[in-house]
Amino acid sequence: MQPVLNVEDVRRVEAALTEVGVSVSELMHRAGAAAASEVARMEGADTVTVLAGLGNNGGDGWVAAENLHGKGFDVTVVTPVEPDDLRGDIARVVAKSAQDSGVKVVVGPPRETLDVLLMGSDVVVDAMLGTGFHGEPRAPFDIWIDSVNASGSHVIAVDVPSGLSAQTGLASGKYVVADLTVTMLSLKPGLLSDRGRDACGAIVVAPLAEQTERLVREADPVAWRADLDDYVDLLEPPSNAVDKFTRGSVLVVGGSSRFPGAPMMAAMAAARAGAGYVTLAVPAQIAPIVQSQMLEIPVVALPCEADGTFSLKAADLVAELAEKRSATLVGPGMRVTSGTVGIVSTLLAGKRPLVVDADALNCISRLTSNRVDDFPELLRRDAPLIMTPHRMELARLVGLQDTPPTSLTSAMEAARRIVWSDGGSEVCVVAKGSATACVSVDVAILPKPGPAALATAGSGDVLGGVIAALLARTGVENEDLPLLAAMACEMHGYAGTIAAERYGSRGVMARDIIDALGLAEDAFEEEVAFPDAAKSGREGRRDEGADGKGDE
Ligand SMILES: NC(=O)C1=CN([C@@H]2O[C@H](COP(=O)(O)OP(=O)(O)OC[C@H]3O[C@@H](n4cnc5c(N)ncnc54)[C@H](O)[C@@H]3O)[C@@H](O)[C@H]2O)[C@@H](O)CC1
Ligand SMILES: Nc1ncnc2c1ncn2[C@@H]1O[C@H](COP(=O)(O)OP(=O)(O)O)[C@@H](O)[C@H]1O
Ligand SMILES: [K+]
Repeated sequence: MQPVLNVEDVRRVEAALTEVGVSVSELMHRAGAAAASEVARMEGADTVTVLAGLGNNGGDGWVAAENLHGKGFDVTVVTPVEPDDLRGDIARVVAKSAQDSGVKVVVGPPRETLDVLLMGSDVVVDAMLGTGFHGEPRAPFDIWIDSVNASGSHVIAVDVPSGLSAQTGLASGKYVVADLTVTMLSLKPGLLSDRGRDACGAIVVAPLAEQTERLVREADPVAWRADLDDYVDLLEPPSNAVDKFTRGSVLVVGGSSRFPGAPMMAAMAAARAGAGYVTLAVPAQIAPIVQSQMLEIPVVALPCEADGTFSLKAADLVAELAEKRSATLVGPGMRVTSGTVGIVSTLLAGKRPLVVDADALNCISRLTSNRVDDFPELLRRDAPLIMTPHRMELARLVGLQDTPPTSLTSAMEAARRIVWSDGGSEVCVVAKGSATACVSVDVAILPKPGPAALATAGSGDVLGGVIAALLARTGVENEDLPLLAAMACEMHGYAGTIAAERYGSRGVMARDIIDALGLAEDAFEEEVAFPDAAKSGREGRRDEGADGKGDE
């Protein structure tokens, strides 16, 4: 797993490095060299333009320029001011050194000149704005960013694409869309989430010093990005000595006359994700139509109200069914009523592994008046509890309805309030979004996100079914819940990619993700088991980002 550090913690690592004798100047030289070596690796590259900003990110760019010039590249640096006029001492020194070495320097060019220069470059190095950037890019960088994005040249961003917040992954103005980002010391959350997924392209981490790995660990990473080999221990050895019950039984509880489809999708997803026996419990009013759609999955009709939602009388029956299953998923399509609130609290009090999704999360919000973190006893149990809120559901759980999380880091903070209030390792919150974090009391794991095709109604119901199936099949220890949830997210994402190949990136419906789950799991397992073969053969498929460029 790769550590992900908040930007302020990266600065602490930088300070710690200076304490062990690696100066900021030395770091800048190594950062520039790291960016230059990525340029030099590009086949056929000859003409390079470096766009240098006014701070240390610009300094990295000047170092890269001098380094590439020394290697024989035709290098031009574009800068808003003469090297002599740079205010930062270290940046000024490296800029003057590059200029003295013979690098061409263009100061404050008009837009047309810049456009021509960038279009004629094989590689553009974006060293305008780094982690010191705030707000919206001001002139001239706003115009330079447009020019970079219009150039059609290969773009390598230094540390972070300019205009993107390395912390939040948000961009309040224009931002560079790079093919590759060489980021210093460690991954930062904004590179992996929201706009960061569009902006970064592939990401290379440049550690810059041998002490970095230790110092980054000591800086308490805010999250860990999962690699394929992290999942090895979760894969079950194939065996024919199984029956449908040993392959894990899942109960799905949900549905209402308004939303009969959601629990059906969750149940089918659980079956496609390898659970041997899936049962679906729905309000009696919709049971006949649900059963007519489900060939393989038995449907249990439970007491319901006239409006087609569960009645409170269903709670004990649900608890009895759940006792006999390896795992239960509650929530899809069930609405929030006194009956459904009763069912959810009864299941929470039970002793079996539980996945809580959709309206069951909203039931918890209702039950706790949007302060689940004030009621840790509600979540405290021995068996696993995985909650799968999207950002709005998460906001309702912790009283942020008016200001829901807008970034991966704020979603992780909200999720941590839940898991830390309980304090036990049996609770895992899967904070869903275009980037998802699987958060427990000990760790936050970031699975590789799937394609934007997953952003379709019902996709979350599918993920709920996959998580329940994996929970039922594997019986993992509580400590491994975030990794298990992350694996489910990766399989869901992989299925989304297969579905997008079949139906087009905008044509995918949740049912298509379900149908692709089985093949996605086989392919995923093969990649985990044989990562090298996967790299050469299938890289294109898994690494496809939202814009068709690799996202790591
Ligand atoms: N953290 C580290 O250990 C290292 C950091 N280095 C580099 O240093 C960078 C951070 O350097 P700095 O702190 O000097 O910051 P930056 O170089 O990212 O940005 C600071 C400059 O940008 C300007 N600026 C900020 N917001 C702006 C806006 N909205 N519009 C226009 N201009 C704006 C500031 O006025 C200042 O001149 C990193 O991104 C990285 O590239 C490397 O040199 C070496 C190692
Ligand atoms: N842009 C995106 N890129 C990748 N995955 C996404 C994106 N948008 C949503 N997802 C994923 O799709 C699923 C949507 O879940 P959810 O919001 O609960 O949908 P629904 O309630 O319609 O079922 C989550 O797993 C989420 O992580
Ligand atoms: K940059």
